[in-house]
Parts: sequence; C-alpha cells; structure tokens
Amino acid sequence: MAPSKLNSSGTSISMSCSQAENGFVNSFSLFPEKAVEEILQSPIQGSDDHLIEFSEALRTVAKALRQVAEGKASAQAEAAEWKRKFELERDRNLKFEHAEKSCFEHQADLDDMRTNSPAKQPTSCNVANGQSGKCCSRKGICSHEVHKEKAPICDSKIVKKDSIKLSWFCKDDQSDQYKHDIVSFERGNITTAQRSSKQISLKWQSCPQTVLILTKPNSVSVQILCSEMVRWLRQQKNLHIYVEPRVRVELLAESSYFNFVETWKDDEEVLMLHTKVDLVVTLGGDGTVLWAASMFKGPVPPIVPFSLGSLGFMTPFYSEHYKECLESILKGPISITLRHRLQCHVIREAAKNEYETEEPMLVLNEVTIDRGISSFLTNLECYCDDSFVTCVQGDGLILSTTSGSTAYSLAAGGSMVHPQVPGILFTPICPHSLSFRPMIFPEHVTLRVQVPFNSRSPAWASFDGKDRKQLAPGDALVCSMAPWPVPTACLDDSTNDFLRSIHEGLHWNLRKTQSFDGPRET
Ligand SMILES: NC(=O)c1ccc[n+]([C@@H]2O[C@H](COP(=O)([O-])OP(=O)(O)OC[C@H]3O[C@@H](n4cnc5c(N)ncnc54)[C@H](O)[C@@H]3O)[C@@H](O)[C@H]2O)c1
Ligand SMILES: Nc1ncnc2c1ncn2[C@@H]1O[C@H](COP(=O)(O)OP(=O)(O)OP(=O)(O)O)[C@@H](O)[C@H]1O
Repeated sequence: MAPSKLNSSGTSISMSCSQAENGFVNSFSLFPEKAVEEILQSPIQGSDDHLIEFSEALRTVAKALRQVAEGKASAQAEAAEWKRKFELERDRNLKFEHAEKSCFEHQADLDDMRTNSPAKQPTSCNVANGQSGKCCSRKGICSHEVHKEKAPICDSKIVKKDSIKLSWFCKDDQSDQYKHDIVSFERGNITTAQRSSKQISLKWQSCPQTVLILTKPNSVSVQILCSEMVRWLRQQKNLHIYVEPRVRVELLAESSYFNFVETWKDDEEVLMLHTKVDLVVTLGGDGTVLWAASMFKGPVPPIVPFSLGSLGFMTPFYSEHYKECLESILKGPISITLRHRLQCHVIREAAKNEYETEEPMLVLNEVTIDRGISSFLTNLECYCDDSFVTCVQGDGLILSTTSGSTAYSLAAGGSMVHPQVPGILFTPICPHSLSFRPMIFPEHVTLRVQVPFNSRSPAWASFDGKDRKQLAPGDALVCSMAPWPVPTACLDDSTNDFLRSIHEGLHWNLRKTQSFDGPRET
C-alpha cells in the first residue's frame, strides 16, 4: 500500500475521492468534507500511481457502503412487510375469536332452552369477578367446539358425552366461600374463567361412560396391561371403550371377545373424538401423554397417565394399582393439572401477497427452531408482539410451555417452572454469546421467530420433538398460548406431583446432608 498523504494540518489521511464519484461520503461521514477538500486542493507531491491507488481504494469502500445502505433499506422494507402480515394475522385471529364466541353463546342458549335440569345447564363461571353469564371471558382458557363446522358422526352405538364440573379448591379451605364452578364440559368444551395457578378439582356430573385407551407401541407389558384393563372396564364398569386401530387389531388377534371395542377409520373421526370420549387413559411414558394431547386439536378430555415408560415425568399413576386408581377417578372428584399448550403457525415467505398460513400446530412441551442437519450457526430474529427481542445466533431456540420446562428447555439451561404457571419460556440452544440468558414471557404475548433473508441456511421447526418443518430464509414461526389446555389427572395434587417428579425422576438437588459434628458458629 502506498504511504499515507499528509494534509495541510498534518493529519494522516489514507484515502481520498471526489464526493460525486461515490455519492456516499456525506451520508456516512467517514471523511469530513473539509478534510476531503483540503486533500483535493493541496499540492500533490506523490506520484500519479499513488493517486490512482487511493481512488481505487476509495471506490471499493464506497461500493461496500452502498451495499450496506441497500441492505438496510431492504431490511426496513422487509420489516414493514412482516409487520403488515403480523397485523393481518392478529386481526384475523380476533375475528375468529369473536365468531367462535358468538357461536358458542348461541349454542349455549339453545341448550338452555332445551334442558330444564339444573345439572345440565352451562355453568356460569365468572362468579369471582362479579360477572355472570356464559364463560369465554377474554382472559380465560376457553376450549370450544372447534370442529363445529363438521357434522357429528351419526352412530347409534355412540353414547352422549358426559359433562363434568371443574372447581377451584384450596387446601385447608373449610368454607365453600372461594369454591365456584369454573368449567363446563358440555359438548366436549372446557372453559375456565381465568388461567389458574390454584389447584383445580374435577367432579363428574354423572358417571363417565366412554374411555379412550392410548398405548405406547411395541411394548409387550403395555399390550398385556391394555387387554386386562379393557376387560376390567367392560366387565366391572360397563364402559364403552375406544382404542387406536392398531390396538384393536392386536386385541382381536388375542381374542374375539374384544369385538365390542370401538375405534375410528380416518382423521375426520379423530377430530370428533372429543365429543364422544369422557376420559383418556395413557399407558406408556411422557411421549404417550404428548401423543394423546396431539390427537386433540381442540378441547381435550381429562387424561389419566399410567407410568409404563422410563422417566414418566407427567405419568404419576402406577400401573400395578390401576383398578384402585380408575375406581377413584371414575368416582371423582379428581385433582387435575390444567397444562397450557402453545399454538404455532408457520408463515411462509411465499404467502406474502395472498395471506395464508399452514395448519396451526399445538404443542404441550415446546416448539424448537434449530439448525437441523446444517453445520452453520442458526440466525433467528425474535419479536415479542411488535417489539424486537433479540437475534439468536447458536444452535437454535426453544419456545416452551411450563409443562415442557422440565424437558428439552431444562437440558438447554432453562429454569424448571411449575406446570400451572402460565407463561412461555424462551430458551436458546447453545447460543454463541457470553450473555444470553433464558427468559420467560407472560401468557398473553405473541412471539415471532423469523429466519432472516441473509441467513446462510434454512432453520427447522419441530413440535414436541416431532413433525419437522423447514423454515427457509424469509419464513417465520408465530407462537402464542393456545386456548385449549390439557387436563391431566393428579395422583395427589399439582404441586406434590410436580415435586415428586423432579425429586424421583430428575434427582433434583440431591446432595449428601452435612454432618452435625464439625466447626460451628460461636
Ligand atoms: N436434549 C434433550 O433433553 C432433548 C432433546 C430432544 C427432545 N427432547 C424432549 O423430548 C420430548 C419428546 O418426548 P418423547 O418421549 O416423544 O421423545 P423421547 O422418546 O426422545 O424422550 C425424551 C425424554 O424426555 C422426557 N420428557 C418428555 N416430556 C417431558 C416433560 N414434560 N418433562 C420431563 N421430561 C420429559 C421423556 O420422559 C424422555 O425421557 C420433546 O418434547 C423434548 O422436550 C429433549
Ligand atoms: N399411541 C402411540 N402411537 C404412536 N406413537 C406413540 C404412541 N404413544 C407413544 N408413541 C411414541 O413412542 C415413543 C415412546 O413413547 P414413550 O415416551 O411413552 O415411552 P418411553 O420412551 O418408554 O417413556 P419415557 O418417555 O418415560 O422415557 C414416543 O416417541 C412417542 O411419541
């Protein structure tokens, strides 16, 4: 490189060029105007070669600056476009919520007119807030009949779905003062007045009639228990039993006795299961609970998870005692954990003009956006409502429910959170930064994770560890709290079950107790 030139004031200036040539000198203030003029006016002492070299260098710098400016302008345009899309989606969701609410109220009114039995009337759920009327308070968990546009399957064998009541209960609360009904389970809906961190108790209005049993595949012990349980529920409790098509085949291979067991033919029928099933029993591990939740895209009946897996964080019931457990569940009341789910939409860049999203995915644990098989660093821009949160540069990001806080999020350094706490955990996976700590957002926010256009590779989203979807540069994932929680039965209560799991399953804070003898404060 040629030696630097000295201007009249003796300042070392390494480059020079006319403003008209690059057009960016002023806007980026790299070269004060005065200094440039001085160079141009000062007598040139060096050779012409040097001048040519300097102007080449300046041209290169000008080009780079122009590219930066263009990139910035295009990013701003892109951000404006995404904001527009985002607002469109928000409006659409609001309209959807509004339509669903009116439809639900209309349906409830019709039901009110049809029945005179007090037990069958939809429960007025907002008593604590001094409000009366139907459920669906804006802040509440409201699980409506989402598949109402589809006609119920007419099958004479199918019995009417039972109704349940959920109520708060506080330990040591002798009076009924704070107890009130918060949930109606008529027509398969679960509706609560507000998301609650208090213990919730479920009471059957009348005995449940239909049980769905879901089992972990390829396990002999699960298969044996399943056929035993089906026999017992049929012979002792006279219940209708649903199982997956695979399980019905297995049962019939064992004996033609199981002919009464019902199943479904296609996905359409699966979508209507919540209108037929009073109770879901899972035989397996946590994966089977996730599987059960994923079968219900809208309201979820109460789930009783029996532990036949290795860890069983969400499966408190012992399979050896299944008869006693089911006796007590069928009798009620049952303590339940109302587990929140996240609703995720993938928004494709290609959907820019005609606004469209893919089918929403519901997750009980988490949605993960990671680098998949790519060896490049993931680059993810994250927004909370309209505000920029951060750019994740690392292996990826986990957006987790509080139930999922003890799963992948925990492995990535996230905090363990009681499952009844409403919130969304924001946990980076191996961030390449010394200062990136996990965060927890409140339940009401909408998070958006976008793969920027300048990303070196696509990202991959997976939902409760399944259904991987590629996110190309420009694609985004939008995530918010789902309106349909997953009620899981507790062995004891929410808190005791959670603490038992972290102690027995994860051996949390296991340490030898300090001995009594030794030095002490005087
Ligand atoms: N590094 C990790 O820890 C890691 C990596 C990938 C996936 N996962 C988790 O696996 C889940 C899928 O579970 P699976 O059983 O279908 O897959 P799997 O068979 O691979 O099991 C994953 C393990 O996570 C446990 N687990 C699942 N949900 C849990 C929860 N809420 N709390 C505590 N432990 C839980 C399961 O008991 C099992 O031991 C994903 O949702 C994700 O959270 C964890
Ligand atoms: N009914 C089902 N149909 C298809 N796949 C299922 C079903 N139930 C569970 N699975 C899948 O089988 C896998 C293992 O199930 P699960 O996690 O229940 O057993 P596990 O691994 O033995 O137990 P744990 O999770 O406690 O270690 C999971 O990936 C889960 O998604």
